[in-house]
Amino acid sequence: MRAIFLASASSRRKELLRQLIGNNFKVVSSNYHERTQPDMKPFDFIIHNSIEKAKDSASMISSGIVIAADTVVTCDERILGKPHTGDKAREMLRQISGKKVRVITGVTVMDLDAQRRTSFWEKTDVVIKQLSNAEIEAYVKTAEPLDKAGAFAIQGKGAIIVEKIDGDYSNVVGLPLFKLNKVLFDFGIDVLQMTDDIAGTENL
Ligand SMILES: Cc1cn([C@H]2C[C@H](O)[C@@H](COP(=O)(O)OP(=O)(O)OP(=O)(O)O)O2)c(=O)[nH]c1=O
Repeated sequence: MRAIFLASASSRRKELLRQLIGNNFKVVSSNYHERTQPDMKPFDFIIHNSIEKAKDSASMISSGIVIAADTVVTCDERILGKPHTGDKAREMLRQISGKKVRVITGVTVMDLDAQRRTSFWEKTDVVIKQLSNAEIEAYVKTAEPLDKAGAFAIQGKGAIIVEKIDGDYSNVVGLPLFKLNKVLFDFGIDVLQMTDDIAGTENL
């Protein structure tokens, strides 16, 4: 079986990839730090970051397939990354309140043996409810928004501020599984044929 590596420190991405291929991969976190470049178009930006993350992790291994991703939120033509601080999170939440925002994830899959690389992106529109100051304060206090692009986590308490979405849910959490599966298949990985040690399969 081909060795598969996830170039990510994100536990969310790990869980999402696990959903597709069980425990048949290793994490080789990239040390690449994405820089927000306001002049760059969002799609160029996330693709660029996913390529750099993939390359960085690939430099630590010699063989196999590397998967890397980068997620941002766009609102009013602006790129929103991770807020990191409470003040920034408040500012972002005020900005996205009552609006339709777009979550975009760029993904790069790299085959080190065939020396082949593919990048793609996925977008999901998310409608955020109108937020009161009290709600923003209480949500920032949970610390959940700090390391999430756009200052919310749909898979966490942030679910209560998401009115509806249009698109792939897994893309919002950080790894678009529908499109990723197609690319993996193209790279010779059939997720439905992969066996893993997830409990319960022994009775099938
Ligand atoms: C909008 C949204 C983003 N996010 C997360 C996905 C990403 O992990 C994060 C955006 O940061 P990224 O820079 O894409 O990823 P990361 O730093 O967490 O991990 P790595 O670079 O090592 O792969 O925001 C959620 O978890 N839920 C959401 O609803």
